[in-house]
Amino acid sequence: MKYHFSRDLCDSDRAQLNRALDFFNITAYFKTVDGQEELFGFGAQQEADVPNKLNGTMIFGGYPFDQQVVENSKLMNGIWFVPIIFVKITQNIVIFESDTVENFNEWLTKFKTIARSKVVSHVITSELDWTSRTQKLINTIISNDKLKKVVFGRQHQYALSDTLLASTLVHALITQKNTYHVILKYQKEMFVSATPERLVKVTDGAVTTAAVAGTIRRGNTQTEDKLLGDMLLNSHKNQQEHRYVVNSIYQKIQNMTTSLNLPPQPILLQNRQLQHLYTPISARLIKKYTVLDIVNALHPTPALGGVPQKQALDYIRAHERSPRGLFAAPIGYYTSNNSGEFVVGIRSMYINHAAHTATLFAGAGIVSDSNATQEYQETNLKLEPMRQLLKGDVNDN
Ligand SMILES: C=C(O[C@H]1C=CC=C(C(=O)O)[C@@H]1O)C(=O)O
Repeated sequence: MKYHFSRDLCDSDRAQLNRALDFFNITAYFKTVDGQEELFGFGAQQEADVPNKLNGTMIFGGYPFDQQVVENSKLMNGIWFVPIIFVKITQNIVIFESDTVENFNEWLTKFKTIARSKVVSHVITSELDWTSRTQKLINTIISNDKLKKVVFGRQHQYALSDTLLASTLVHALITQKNTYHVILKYQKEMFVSATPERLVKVTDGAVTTAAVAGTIRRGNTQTEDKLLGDMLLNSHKNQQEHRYVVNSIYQKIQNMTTSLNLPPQPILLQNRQLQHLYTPISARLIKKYTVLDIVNALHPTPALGGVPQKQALDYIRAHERSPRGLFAAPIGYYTSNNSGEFVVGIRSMYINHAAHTATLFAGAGIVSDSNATQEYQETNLKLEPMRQLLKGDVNDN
């Protein structure tokens, strides 16, 4: 971009940058799981429904989960844009780039006021029959010798009393530790995620991805937490669910990479409500491939779709109540020098301010020895991060 500027981060910068997210029609916010990088995209100098129509040094966006169309939505069917202003915070430095805005400090002063939206919500639809439909799925997997795993999703919709500001949500996301914080906003639509799951990161040819699948709740005490973690590590059902993901990632990227490194056993990945089985995977990208080639090859992993992929996706399309849109889909950014990072949009919600609704999403990996009631409870916990955001729960614990 034409104008570059960087300086030490000031105390007020974050609040002002968050507030600037409210003022543009198209924005993106992406905070890495370790909190080391925060990226902001403000306004679109180019936008498209697919990334290959765009040309820019920095591109934000998301693909939809599959070809199913979400009615009355632009955002949920995939949106990509080259920002007018790109800002990155890393190691207490703020970096600014733009083709049209010359003076960062002057620009930032426009976003002085702190506004907090307090929005009241109540449930309008929830899938009360999800457990019985999941039992049917378990029976199908048992009796079908092809279908092994399906990640079965549910949607839970709230009516909103008012507009939820992106700045309020970014602030509230602070409570969701050890997760990425992602917001994509398009006009009156917003997609928000506190996902623990990176799909892929590429920097200087180094590829890092991970299998995240197999879940148990956090304990109320340290002892209980450790006990639950050990139960998860020793659970045959969860190990099986996890192994499908590891094997699939391996198969999907082995021809696009070299030096593929895959630990033999998963470890635990813990966030506020849940612990998961987690296998970090690294490799070197073969030069002719791009970040998006890897994204397209990996998506959907069996942590979001299932095994075998085609049969699982057919099942999801036929039996989930509504199309997923950006739920469980790749969202992130990439640059013209073939770096980038994509996460999967889980622990997420879709806000439609034209309809005054927020739709929360959760899914669970169903295999032959799943228990439908336990999976329902697991999805309740997976809805919890976004429920807390809706409640305006910003207590740091
Ligand atoms: C589909 C979701 O989680 C996936 C990612 C991690 C663990 C999962 C599981 O244990 O079922 C799911 O595969 C969700 O959170 O909505």
